[in-house]
Amino acid sequence: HMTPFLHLSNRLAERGYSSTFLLPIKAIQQLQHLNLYPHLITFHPLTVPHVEGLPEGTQNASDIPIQFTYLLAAAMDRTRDQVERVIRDTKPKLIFYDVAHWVPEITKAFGIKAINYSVVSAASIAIVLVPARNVPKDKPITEAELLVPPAGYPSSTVVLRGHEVRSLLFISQPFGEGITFYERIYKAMKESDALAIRTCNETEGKFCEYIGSQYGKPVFLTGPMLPEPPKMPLEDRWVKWLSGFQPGSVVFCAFGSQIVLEKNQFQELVLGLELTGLPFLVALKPPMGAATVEEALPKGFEERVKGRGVVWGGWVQQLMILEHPSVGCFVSHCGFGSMWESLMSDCRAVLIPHLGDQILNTRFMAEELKVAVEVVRDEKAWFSKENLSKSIKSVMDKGSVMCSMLKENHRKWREMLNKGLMNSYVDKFIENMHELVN
Ligand SMILES: O=c1ccn([C@@H]2O[C@H](COP(=O)(O)OP(=O)(O)O[C@H]3OC[C@@H](O)[C@H](O)[C@H]3O)[C@@H](O)[C@H]2O)c(=O)[nH]1
Repeated sequence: HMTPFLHLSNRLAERGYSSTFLLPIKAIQQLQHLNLYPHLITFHPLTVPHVEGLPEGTQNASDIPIQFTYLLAAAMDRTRDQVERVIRDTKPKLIFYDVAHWVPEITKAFGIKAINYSVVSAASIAIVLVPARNVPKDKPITEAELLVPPAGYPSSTVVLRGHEVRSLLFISQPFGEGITFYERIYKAMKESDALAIRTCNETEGKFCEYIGSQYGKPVFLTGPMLPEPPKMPLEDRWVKWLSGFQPGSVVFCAFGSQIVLEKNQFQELVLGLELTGLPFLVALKPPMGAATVEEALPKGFEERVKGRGVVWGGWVQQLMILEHPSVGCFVSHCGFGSMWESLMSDCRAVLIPHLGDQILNTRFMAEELKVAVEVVRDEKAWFSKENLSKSIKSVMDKGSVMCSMLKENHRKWREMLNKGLMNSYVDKFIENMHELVN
């Protein structure tokens, strides 16, 4: 989530605005290279207090399994004094925040405006985190309740079905000390002076309107806040490896910064890629219980795919890989960042979402924009190698109706969401900020 905030700072700095970024030290080290205007964007380190149960030394969500994030939220809340001190010393005109629901309490005292900036899709906020959802304080939300979208929700296709709602049950569980996830976000949005969302009217206009009317707040859109094209070249090892294949023939698979698969699902995934017969590059964290990806691979797999398939357990330069001429298909979890990167790339998209917002992003791509294929899962949320392979083949078979349809729709959207449109979002956003401050 920090990366799009930094992209926004870069866009504002491009137009002469300065900002101070409050982050744990480790995140500063990780993000430093994305700061394109160091004379205007200052990183200010925050010390992450220790919270019982949180692994020693944790600073970022990517340091820990997702089930520990509620403890990291508690640690973040305990940085409130540090944050208040910086606000008092720097007296900014505006503050952007997301889940730190207490920020408006500080800014109100100083007469500063606070903008709640959501970096996930508008649809995923609209379906669960609006007042009409009406999550009771005293009892956990049920699957049956989650299956019904809140009154007035503006889509019948961008919804969760059957077992998928389980991935949202966490909203009525504690997320920090004495506060549930729903209460946290509700308060963060309700107490803000304005809501900002990292999206476009062209794609999610109806969801943004709905959110604005639900909270009775102005909604400013920043556009997707895509990163500037990276200055560093793609690592040599991938340039060499990818150039050994025909244009558009390689399948690339990555699941973002948080997803760790169960070992058997990890094996099914790589077997599905093997089954396609196509060259493939997988960049995933080692699955649960494994220290490396190599030790978790199915028996004989490495020998069988030698020369055409690589499974890599580390970080790769996703954007640049998607741009490589040999890459033709992106198998993704459809995190909001990856969703946009896939939309702006030339690759066919095959989606295997894991978390609630990723499922909604997937529905949006597959059923509203019709630019992607979703891999079928069964009632137990298991996806088979056969289904994965079938989905990949359906988008990679140049003669198929599916492939032509997706390609054509994808081309239309990519052309519409051009650089000029993105810049106009930033200009309009700055106008909105001025109106709010004055
Ligand atoms: O190996 C990799 C993996 C990922 N990446 C980059 O890391 C970013 C991942 O961001 P995503 O939003 O797609 O996915 P994450 O899973 O990390 O995000 C998280 O926040 C956004 C939510 O929509 C997701 O549900 C949540 O998991 C992308 O910009 C991608 O290009 C790499 O550069 N290399």
